[in-house]
Formats: sequence, C-alpha cells, structure tokens
Amino acid sequence: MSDDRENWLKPILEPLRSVMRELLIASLFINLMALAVPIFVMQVYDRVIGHNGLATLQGLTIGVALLLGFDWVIRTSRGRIMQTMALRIDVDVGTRLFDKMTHLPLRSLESRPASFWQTLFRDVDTIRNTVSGATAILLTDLPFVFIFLGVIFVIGRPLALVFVVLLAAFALLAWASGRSVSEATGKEKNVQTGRDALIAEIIAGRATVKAVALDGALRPLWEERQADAIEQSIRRGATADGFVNLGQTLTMLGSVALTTVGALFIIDHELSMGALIACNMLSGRLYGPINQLVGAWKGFSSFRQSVDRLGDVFAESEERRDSGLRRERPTGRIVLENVTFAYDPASPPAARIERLEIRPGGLTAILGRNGSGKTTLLKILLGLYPPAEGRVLLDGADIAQFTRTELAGWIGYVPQECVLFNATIRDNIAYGAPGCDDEAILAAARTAGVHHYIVDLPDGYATPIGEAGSRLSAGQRQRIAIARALIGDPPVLLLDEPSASLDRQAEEELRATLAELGQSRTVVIVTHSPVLLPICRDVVVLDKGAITAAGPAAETLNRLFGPRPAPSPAGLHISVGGAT
Ligand SMILES: Nc1ncnc2c1ncn2[C@@H]1O[C@H](COP(=O)(O)OP(=O)(O)OP(=O)(O)O)[C@@H](O)[C@H]1O
Repeated sequence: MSDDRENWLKPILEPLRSVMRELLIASLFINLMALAVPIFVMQVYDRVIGHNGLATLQGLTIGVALLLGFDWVIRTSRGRIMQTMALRIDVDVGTRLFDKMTHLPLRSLESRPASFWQTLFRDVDTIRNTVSGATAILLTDLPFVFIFLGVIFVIGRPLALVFVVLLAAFALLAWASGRSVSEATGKEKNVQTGRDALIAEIIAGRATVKAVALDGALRPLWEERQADAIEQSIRRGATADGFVNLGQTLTMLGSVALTTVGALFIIDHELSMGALIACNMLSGRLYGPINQLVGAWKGFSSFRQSVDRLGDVFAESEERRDSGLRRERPTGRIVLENVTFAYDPASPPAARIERLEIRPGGLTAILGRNGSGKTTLLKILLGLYPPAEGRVLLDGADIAQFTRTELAGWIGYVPQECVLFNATIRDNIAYGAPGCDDEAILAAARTAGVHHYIVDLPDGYATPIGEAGSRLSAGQRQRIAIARALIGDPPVLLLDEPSASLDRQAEEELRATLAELGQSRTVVIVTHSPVLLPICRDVVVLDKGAITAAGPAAETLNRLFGPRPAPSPAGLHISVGGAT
C-alpha cells in the first residue's frame, strides 16, 4: 500500500517527460540569458567607461538587446509548456480521482465526511499548481545556481568564499523552514477540514437549521472550529513569515558582506569594479531561488500532503470493475446465507441473517421498528454493503462476482431519502439507465404515476429541478426516484418506505403499480403502510438485525398481531416468538 501511496503520481508524470525536458532546456536558456545583463554591465564598467569605447558600447548594446528579445521568446514558450503540463495533470489526476471515487465501496465513502471528498478535488488543483506553476519554475532554476557559482568563480574568484558561506546559510534556512512550515501547514489543514465539514453539514441541512433556529446552538461550535482554524493559520503564517524575514535579512547581509569584501579586494587590485558589480547582480540569481525556497515550503508541504491524501485514496480497494462474463438477466430469486454485517467492527452487527429466501412473483415486506436493520438489509441485497461473512445469491450466483453497473441494472432501488441531481426531470429519470430512449422514460414516468404532473409543467420533461431536486415537493421527488428505479425494467425492485411522502391517492396508485410489477419481479418493500401491506405475499420481521419472523404475510401477521389490519410501527415493539 505504501508503494502505491508513494508512486501513484509517477506513471502520470512519466508521459510528461518530454515536456519536462523541454521545460529544462527552456530554463537552461533563460538562466544563461540571465548572465547577459551582469556581463554587459561588467564590460561597460571595465571596457567602455574610462576607455571611451563607444564602438564597444554599441556592439554590446545591440548584442544584449538581441539576447533579451530571445529571452522573451523562450519565456513565452516556457509559459506554454507549463500550460500543457497543467492541462494534462488536470485531466489525468482529476479523471483518475473521479473514477476512483465512483468505484470505492459505499462504506469507504461513508467513512469520511463530505468535506474530505471535496478537499481531494482541491488537492488536484494543488498538484497541478505545484507541478506546473511557479514552484516548478523554481525547481528547474535551482540546478542553475551552480552555473552562476561557476561564473562567479571565473569573474570574481576572490568573492567565491563569501558566496559559498551565504549559499550554505540559505540552504540551512530553507531546510529549517521546510520542517517547521510543513508541520504547521498539516495542522492548519486538519482544523480547516473540521470547520469545512461543519459548514457543509449546516448548508446541507439549511432548511432545518432555519426552521428549528439551530443557529444559536451551532454558533459556539462554529466559533470554536473557526477559532482553531484562525489560530493554526496565524501560527503557520508566523512561522513562515519568520523564515521569509530571516531570508530577506540574510539577502541584505549578503549584499553588505559581498560589497565589503569586494571593496577590500578592489583596493588590493585583485578585483575589478565591473566584476564586483556583476557579482552583486549575479548574487540575486544565486541565492534568489534558495531564498524563494524558504517561502515556497507552504506550497511544497501542501503538495506533499495532497499527494499523500490522494495516494491513500488511490490505494484503497475498490469495487469490482469487471465480472469476466456477461450474464443473462436474472429472474430475481434472492437467497441470503449466514450473512453478518457490522458498520464498525467494535459495534454489534446491524445484520445477522442465517437464511432468507425471497422468491420472484410477489411482494415481500420488511417490517421492524426504527433501527432494526431494514435499510441495512436492503443495502446488503443491493450489494452496496458486502457482508463480512456469508453470501447473497441472485439466481444462485454470489452477487460479489458482479460489477456495480450490472447489479444496478438488475436491481432497482428507491432509497428512503430520494436524492435527485441538479438536472432536468428527463435526465434524472434517465440516470437509472444511461442511453435509454424517450419511450422508456415516458413508460417509467407513467408507471411511477408522475407523467401527468410532468406534462403539466411549462417545460415538461426538460424542467430543471434545482439542487438536489429542491424545486419539487418530497412526494414528487419520491415518484421521480421510483421512475428512475423502474427505467431499466429491473427484475428486482427494492423500495425503502416508498410511500412515506405520498398522499393517499398516490399511495393507492403506487399499490396498483407495485402489485402489477410484483407479478413477474422480485419486489421488496420496507413499509408499515396499511395501504401497501395487504398486497404483500410475504413478510420478514427484523429486530436488532436478525429475523424474528418470516413467512406468508397474512399468516405471519396474524400470528404476531392477531387477526387485525396491518400493524403500526409501534405495534412491532411487541416481542415475537417463533421466528422462522
Ligand atoms: N452509516 C452508519 N454507520 C453506523 N451505524 C449505522 C449506519 N447506518 C445505520 N446504522 C446503525 O445500524 C442499525 C440499523 O440501521 P437501519 O438504518 O438499517 O435501520 P432501519 O430499520 O432502516 O431504521 P428506520 O426504520 O429508522 O429507517 C441502527 O442501529 C443504526 O444506528
């Protein structure tokens, strides 16, 4: 895992080698060109001034002007090279992250807050900016420090020792700054993630926050996290600023030391005035990049953290992407054998089912009080939560061997909270079976009883429904979610409280739809609705994740609750014996 974590960026950068080579060559020219002005100044001081060398001045000026023109051309092409790299990284890393995220098991996605996953996409920006921005230019400039040192050795040999000492001092400063700033940046990022997670929750639940006036209760929590974020940011800023200031002082100190030592050598006739001025100009080129390194550590450590965070996610095991063979559409017989599932290894299992068989050609209701494991069971049947032990069989085949896309095509699902996306009604229904035609969409909407409502809208199926379907009522959202589940005509249909937001008439329409669908499919409904329960062939009663009763609906319900209409959820508190 650690190898994956470390090396995931390598194969992405590998194809960029030729681009990097071009970048290095451009940097080589730009750095060589940087020698032009100091050498020009040195020549003017040593050969033109005092020698009335007007012809030399003319030649030097034309020469340096041409070089500066060339420098501009190379800098422009270096900018283009950087843009190419940025684009490739955005595409490669961004696409890889999106693919990875969509193929991670649901439990992995649920194990971290939403803000973490948003941070990952900002990490892609950090990597792009580092690999193709000012930091990359700085890194390509660093090796040329030695070229400048070499030139200084040639034109101002007596000053070389001063430069070596200054260089060592800057390198020490950069190293110390790197250590301290990385640590401070890591702490800052952690507290910021905590604060962002709270904001994301507040925004997601904004209607509740307003309705219940939760702002008073949430404010201290936010203030605490914001204060932590500010404190860490100030600490990081103070640490980084301290090193940057030290770097600037060192730069000025270097200039003073260079001029002082240079003056002594000029008095001793061991150095020319032009050489001292040229060395002074070159000194900026020499320890400028190292000085920048001191300030660039925040960027480097953010880059490191982004690479590690993405590496951790890329190293996580993902759901199956290929099942190896194409299977016929199943008939929809589901069997669970010795299944256990726990959200957390330390907590008791949310599902422990010795055996459960659900046959096609009828509806099965799952009953149980709140928290008894009904939704968990549906997610196990869907393959979203792979059991820790045991197997879920679809037509005799373990569903673990199928891909998510295959399972989603065979098992339609209407969740308890129907999440829709900020798109048109048509698109939201079509997401259930990408590439489906309009006829299929109309048929699914009609079956879900939402067609007449949609055609009443001015834009019909092209109506945008807003963020998470916010422009629709809960009942309308639920019906569109039912249409989305029906679109691919799946042999298995799992519905979690499908009538929770429906009015009586809509619930009766849904009953007729489900009764018809249930004739040829496996339909499993979590419901306590007295309208839906009477059409169920079988019931399964859950308590603490285990089956406490199961069998034909009328018989089982009579046995549990006596000959009376469907039980209320509260009725299920009655302890049941004789589990099958
Ligand atoms: N994401 C999760 N992480 C940890 N525990 C969870 C998670 N989701 C559910 N649980 C726990 O698993 C148990 C079963 O939850 P589940 O949602 O399956 O119950 P349910 O019967 O569908 O409840 P309800 O009728 O309220 O919808 C509960 O004890 C719950 O606290």
